[in-house]
Amino acid sequence: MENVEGVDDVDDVIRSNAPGSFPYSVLRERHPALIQRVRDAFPYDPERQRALDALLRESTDPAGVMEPLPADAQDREQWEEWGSGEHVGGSWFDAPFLWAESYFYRRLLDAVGYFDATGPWHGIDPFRPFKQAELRSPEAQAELTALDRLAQEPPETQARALLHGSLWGNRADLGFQLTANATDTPITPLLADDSERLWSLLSPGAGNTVHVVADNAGRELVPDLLLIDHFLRHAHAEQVVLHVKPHPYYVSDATPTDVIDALRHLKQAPGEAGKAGERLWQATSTGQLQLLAHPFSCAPLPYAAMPDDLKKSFEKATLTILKGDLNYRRLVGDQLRPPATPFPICTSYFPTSVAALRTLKSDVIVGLDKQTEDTLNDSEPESWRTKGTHAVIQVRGEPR
Ligand SMILES: O=P(O)(O)OC[C@H]1O[C@](O)(CO)[C@@H](O)[C@@H]1O
Repeated sequence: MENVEGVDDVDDVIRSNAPGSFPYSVLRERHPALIQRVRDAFPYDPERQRALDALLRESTDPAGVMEPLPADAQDREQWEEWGSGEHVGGSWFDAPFLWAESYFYRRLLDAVGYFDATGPWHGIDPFRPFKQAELRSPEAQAELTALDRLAQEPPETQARALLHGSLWGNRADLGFQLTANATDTPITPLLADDSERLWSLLSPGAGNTVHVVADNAGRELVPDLLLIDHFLRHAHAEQVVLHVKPHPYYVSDATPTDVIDALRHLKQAPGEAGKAGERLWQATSTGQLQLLAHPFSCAPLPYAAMPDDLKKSFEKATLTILKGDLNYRRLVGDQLRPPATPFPICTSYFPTSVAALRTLKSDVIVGLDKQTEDTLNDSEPESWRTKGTHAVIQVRGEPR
């Protein structure tokens, strides 16, 4: 794995091999719970059931080894480039956590026949029922209704509320909810807040292009789209490129289908939500809002290893906004660094100004001041990094 220049000379990459650690619990507890939920949601045939049993055994046994993708898998070569030669055949728990977790999702799609072009389950998103339920939940409806009140407020208040809506929408992550009731936990003051810098990079009327690297569908994607609508409406951006996953991933990650579902859902809503939906639909059809589903979005690697074509695409952006925990891990590197390591140093390789909107749901964190870190270590020593009650808005970049 490529290191971020000047920051990490030691191998501090996070792995899952320490019982009791967060990544260990993801492999041992969250993944089996997820397999069970997927099984309960679809009447998979015996072959699929057997494949799920085999994946469950293989990936939860600390002595189990990662089996390869099928010889005819269309992306086998791609995974070889991403490091399968190094990790497949080895322990799930000793591999880098990011690699093992990403490979788990790829293998899960295989087990349910998602890529089997001649099978009945081809292209059926195993997570779709959960994403759909999220989109139609009473909480999601209430968030849409709140837009009618928000529309009465001055644009600055709207901007702040929509930015925070997009940030905290990240708690609506179905993988996270497998072991924590994310929606019941209180929201706390931000641990780092560069939001003024973020707005300073998006001066109205400056012809900005904003890339938004989406995270979850449903209750996170809707507020992301509302923030994008605000950018376009108030000329903070002339164009927005929304990066989504080319196939289902990390349970609830947004795919193009999920974006269309969310747009349709918004468009059909009454009041301000419906108006935003119409504008976004129109923006998509004129190309002002573009979707990009690059294969690297599902890579088990940090963004420091992004391919040239993706880098070129980002280079056109005034600002890239990355949503959520997984994107954060990939942006700053899935490594245990001192939390006071400056965010701009960890992201210096990124080709544009960059912002992370992230609730903390895994061990990685940078860019905190020492006092904040000490306070958290004293007050919530076990959980502040992973329980999703803390969040950051971190930005690197100077206005042009
Ligand atoms: O949806 P998000 O915010 O990217 O969160 C995904 C996070 O959930 C986990 O998969 C654990 O369930 C983390 O390992 C991962 O970083």
